[in-house]
Amino acid sequence: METGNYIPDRDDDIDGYEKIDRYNNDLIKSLSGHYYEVLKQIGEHPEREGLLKTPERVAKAMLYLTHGYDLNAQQILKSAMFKEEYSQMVVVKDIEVYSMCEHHMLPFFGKAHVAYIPNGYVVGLSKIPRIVDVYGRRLQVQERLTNEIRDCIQETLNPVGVGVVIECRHLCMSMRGVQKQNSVTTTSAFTGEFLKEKTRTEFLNLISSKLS
Ligand SMILES: Nc1nc2c(ncn2[C@@H]2O[C@H](COP(=O)(O)OP(=O)(O)OP(=O)(O)O)[C@@H](O)[C@H]2O)c(=O)[nH]1
Ligand SMILES: [Zn+2]
Repeated sequence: METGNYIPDRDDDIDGYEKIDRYNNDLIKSLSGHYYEVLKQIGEHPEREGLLKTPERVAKAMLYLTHGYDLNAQQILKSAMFKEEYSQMVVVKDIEVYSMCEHHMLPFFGKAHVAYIPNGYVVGLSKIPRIVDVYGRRLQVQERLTNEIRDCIQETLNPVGVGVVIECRHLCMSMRGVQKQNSVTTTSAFTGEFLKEKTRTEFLNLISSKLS
């Protein structure tokens, strides 16, 4: 369902964009109704003053947190590809990741490090964090998020290779369930030159990351 091209910067931005399917008033109203029921069923009183606008706020927030479904990552990359004879590794590191696990719909968050070796074309640097968001702002597992970013860059830009490393903390593992507050999950995905140890080591050295 990758249709739209509007990228809201904040969930407030939803106001005034009724023309975009995802943020239409009917959908916000319908979702709000469901969240009203959720509030009741968890033992709250949705009519108390502090909660009066909560169902609508949550509905808008949830639409924002999943707006990646409306975006087309390949289109975003294609919109800023430039012919350039640069053939060394390009690394964009420490890109903030915010996503939600598809099992509990709880956040996972951390950093992504993305690299590629151009093959005649480079891509506008900002587009790399943008595609991290396109796939991150959906219900995800960290492994699929990692692979989707890799595949999108490989298929669109056709570089000599792509490397993606993501490190995240999962709230479903810290505030509930196994309750491990300090565990960090690292995933990686590579293509082409990055499958060779020398290139992968160069990439891993360049990011030498520390999520504190
Ligand atoms: N592989 C993977 N697993 C994830 C991710 N996010 C959450 N999970 C896991 O998904 C699993 C779901 O397991 P279930 O046993 O069905 O769910 P649960 O009973 O709530 O599991 P606990 O979290 O262990 O209480 C858990 O082990 C989560 O830690 C992710 O991005 N990747
Ligand atoms: Zn989870």
